[in-house]
Amino acid sequence: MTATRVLVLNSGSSSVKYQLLDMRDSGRLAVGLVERIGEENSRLKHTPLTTGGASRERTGPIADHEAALKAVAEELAADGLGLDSAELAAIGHRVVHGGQSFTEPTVIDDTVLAEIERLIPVAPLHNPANLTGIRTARALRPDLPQVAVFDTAFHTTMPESAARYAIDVETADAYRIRRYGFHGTSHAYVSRATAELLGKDPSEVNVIVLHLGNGASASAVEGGRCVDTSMGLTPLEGLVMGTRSGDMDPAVIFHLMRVGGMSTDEIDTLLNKKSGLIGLCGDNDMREIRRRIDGGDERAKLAFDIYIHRLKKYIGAYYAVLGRVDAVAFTAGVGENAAPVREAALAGLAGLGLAVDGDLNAVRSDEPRLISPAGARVAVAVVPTDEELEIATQTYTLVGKNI
Ligand SMILES: Nc1ncnc2c1ncn2[C@@H]1O[C@H](COP(=O)(O)OP(=O)(O)O)[C@@H](O)[C@H]1O
Ligand SMILES: CC(=O)OP(=O)(O)O
Ligand SMILES: [Mg+2]
Repeated sequence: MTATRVLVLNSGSSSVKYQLLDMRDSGRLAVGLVERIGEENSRLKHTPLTTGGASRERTGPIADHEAALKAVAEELAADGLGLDSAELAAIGHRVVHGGQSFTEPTVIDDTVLAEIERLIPVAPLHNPANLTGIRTARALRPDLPQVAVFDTAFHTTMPESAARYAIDVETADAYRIRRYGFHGTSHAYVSRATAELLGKDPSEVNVIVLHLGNGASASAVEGGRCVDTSMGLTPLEGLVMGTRSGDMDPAVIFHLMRVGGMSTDEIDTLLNKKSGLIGLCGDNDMREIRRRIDGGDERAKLAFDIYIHRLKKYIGAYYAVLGRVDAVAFTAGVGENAAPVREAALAGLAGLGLAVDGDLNAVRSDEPRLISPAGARVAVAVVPTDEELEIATQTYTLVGKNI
């Protein structure tokens, strides 16, 4: 029997998303999510798709990513889809920071693990979770190829003019300080899917991709290659996010140290976990923020306006970077679901050929779709991302090559 299945693990700072796929037709056999890992009210939601079975939920504390993964393995086994299956060809892992070492999907060995570990200081919220996922999966199936697919890989085509910070070159090189960019698997998938939606080859189109999830980033994709993206050395730079500040004057940090007496760790926590939408208004979920705005809440309105202002600046910047834009694509939790965000981000940009049709924008769907008015100069699209499918495809292709 040929092994044709791939398990994909997308380990976030406090969650694990997973999918088991059969790569003969890229069909999903099971999907699931563990959230609020490390809290009292953790939740695992598992949906087997082979049996048409209903979703199952577990609630109660799940202490860490290792416990989460073991629970996932149990759920899969209960459907006869366990990790011991001979049909499993590989496990694909999302790894957020690959530095400059990894530009392609990579079969994981001890050297690769050590490099992912070395990069923890530049992805403190993500790489530790990714590592635990890999180590736990390896312990469960030591014989199976495990593949890392890096968020940074798609951005390695950025020219030096976009990738370098304007700081002393020797210092930057000594500490490998440069702009790496993240969410690359999503930017790659969505830019390609947008070209497909337009009936064109990716090499023919320039796309601005707006990945707006809890973490958020924009990218400028020219003929299928990334030429700029909003995240930098770490996933802190760029857009306003759920809990991260995005861009600000770096001197804010010196000021907080000198005048506020704050420590490096306190400032790190402030900017990564207590800023962005949650810092501005106390909520990081766009649904709740919209509810509050509808109820007349001024703080929520200001948080929304700051979020949109930053987003609009990046759209303008990447329009200039690309020179010609064929499409703007919205994706991830906020981009796929929040019509008011899409409308506000493009409001007033008719002069750039950018507009949103109110009726089309209001449609809810899991399919890629256009929301620009007929005949618009630039297509505006909503394109659901599928990082898991992209990781599975890259994993299976790589493992197939190595057999
Ligand atoms: N119906 C919706 N309307 C507005 N925002 C939504 C909706 N559904 C999800 N979101 C937003 O999407 C975010 C999560 O996006 P997601 O891409 O899943 O993020 P991540 O992968 O970073 O966990 C939530 O925090 C919430 O703000
Ligand atoms: C890199 C990053 O910000 O990822 P996420 O959106 O999953 O937090
Ligand atoms: Mg995400």
